Amino acid sequence: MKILVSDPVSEKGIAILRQEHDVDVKLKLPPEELVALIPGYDALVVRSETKVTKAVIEAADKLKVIGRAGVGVDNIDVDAATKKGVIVLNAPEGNTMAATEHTMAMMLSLARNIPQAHQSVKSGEWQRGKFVGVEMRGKTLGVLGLGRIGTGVAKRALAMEMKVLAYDPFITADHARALNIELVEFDEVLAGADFITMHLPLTADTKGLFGKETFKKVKPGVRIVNCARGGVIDEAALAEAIKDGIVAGAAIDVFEKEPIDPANPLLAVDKVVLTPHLGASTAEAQVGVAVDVAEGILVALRGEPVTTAVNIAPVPAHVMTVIKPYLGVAEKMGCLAVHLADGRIETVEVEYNGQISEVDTRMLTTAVLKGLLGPILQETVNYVNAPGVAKGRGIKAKEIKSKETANFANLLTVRIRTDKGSHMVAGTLFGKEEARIVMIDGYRVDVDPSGWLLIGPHIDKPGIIGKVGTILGEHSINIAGMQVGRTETAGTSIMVMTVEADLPTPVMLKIKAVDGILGAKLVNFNIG
Ligand SMILES: NC(=O)C1=CN([C@@H]2O[C@H](COP(=O)(O)OP(=O)(O)OC[C@H]3O[C@@H](n4cnc5c(N)ncnc54)[C@H](O)[C@@H]3O)[C@@H](O)[C@H]2O)C=CC1
Ligand SMILES: O=C(O)C(=O)COP(=O)(O)O
Repeated sequence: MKILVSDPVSEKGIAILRQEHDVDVKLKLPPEELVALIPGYDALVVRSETKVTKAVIEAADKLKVIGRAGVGVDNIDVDAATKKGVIVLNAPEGNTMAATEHTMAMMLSLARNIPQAHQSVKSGEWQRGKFVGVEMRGKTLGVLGLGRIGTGVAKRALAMEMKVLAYDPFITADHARALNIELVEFDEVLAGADFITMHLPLTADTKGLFGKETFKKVKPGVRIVNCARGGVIDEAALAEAIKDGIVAGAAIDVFEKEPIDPANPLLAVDKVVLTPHLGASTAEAQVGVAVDVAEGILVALRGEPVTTAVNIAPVPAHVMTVIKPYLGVAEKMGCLAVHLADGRIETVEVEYNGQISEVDTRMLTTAVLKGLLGPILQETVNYVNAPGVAKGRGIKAKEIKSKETANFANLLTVRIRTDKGSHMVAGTLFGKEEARIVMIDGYRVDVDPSGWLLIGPHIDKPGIIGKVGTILGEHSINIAGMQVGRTETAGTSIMVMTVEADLPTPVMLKIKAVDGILGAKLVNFNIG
């Protein structure tokens, strides 16, 4: 497969990609050139410079995965990627320390006017009185966003004998308490902090979080550090607040427009320390993110579940160990169920029995939906977009869970309701990985879901199976396996035949016309 790398990424990561695929490195591509090139690629690797817009994603007919060698994915239209079934994954941990240390460097530079003093000495001056700074010890640091980097910064601030307040509505008070940090409301950070540092993603909620009105609530003389994303602070409002003396200074690594706009108002104020988005720029971080993203891309291109995908519900490693063996059978059950359906599917219910019911099974339910929607839609349906595609088609998916199980250690049952009736399929694993369908529409069976399966419910009387066999023989179609399933109540049975080729429509029509056959379905399990 072909991979395009469009931002500077460490050779160590590229070498990993080259072990399995062809890699082209093309940097600084104009937007229209990226749109023109992308149809030829299966994967795209970026940092923050390439803008992966809707236009790029819509043109990307073969694209399966976008890998971000870093954290922030605000330069990628993740919604467009999700709709198209393109996995977006990042490398969330490789540059945490780099960004944490850069934040500390920026904070100290700001407190002690280091860049300005450096420039002054370089220009031949010796002005000791002009650059008197402030101490960090004893000051209050407000951390906005107590994630990986925010936590790293908070720990270092505590070591410098600062008091730390943090605002992050998505973490628990326990997490903060364990760190000796007080979790407070946004306005309390504003009112109490001598230094404020941002460590939030740029989202619809955080865009412009720090605007004109916010500066009215800060402690006068506050110093502001932003090594997260430019859009979180309104740059004009910040420049104004510095000029008005409300803010004593700011250290900024990230900007609304990058490379920085020459008209950026921050360039016109003195009390600022600016770096060109250097937070992740250490030798160690660049190797770390490149290796992590390359490994993620290889997993994605193999069609295996990715743990660092940002547009699939994250699955912790211990849960993945339990559910991964069942992903294949779940998908095949979805595929079988949709072939049984006659009408418009309204609901899909997946029941989990046994120990598997004790873990988060959403990814398995997604696998069922993927198997169910794949055969009926033109568009790519995968782990990324299957829940959204189902919802968009008005299909309600639901899970039922019970630890109780009769005959199998773990049993999955898919029930679908259409506007014309209901169908069910139950499946499990024999041993560690042998997929088995053990029930179809109430008939007990023991079927390996692979290849082509001919399913024929019929009246339980002699001669019917023989007639179907004869039709297949007449068309030189080999039967690789066959069994008859029965229900508790006699009267009807189901024949399930594994055939070695696709059955043309005339053959299917002949089979359906056999006296006593109650409908015949052909399921193709050769799903990608
Ligand atoms: N300057 C640079 O080169 C780098 C910048 N970054 C940026 O730093 C930021 C933080 O990165 P990480 O700590 O790795 O991410 P993270 O995901 O570990 O932490 C982000 C935190 O922000 C919190 N958050 C989200 N929305 C919020 C809201 N509306 N209000 C308050 N808190 C909110 C989350 O709960 C989470 O705890 C990201 O924007 C990332 O892009 C990351 C690496 C390098
Ligand atoms: O990882 C992040 O979010 C960063 O901001 C780093 O950006 P970069 O990879 O250096 O362009």
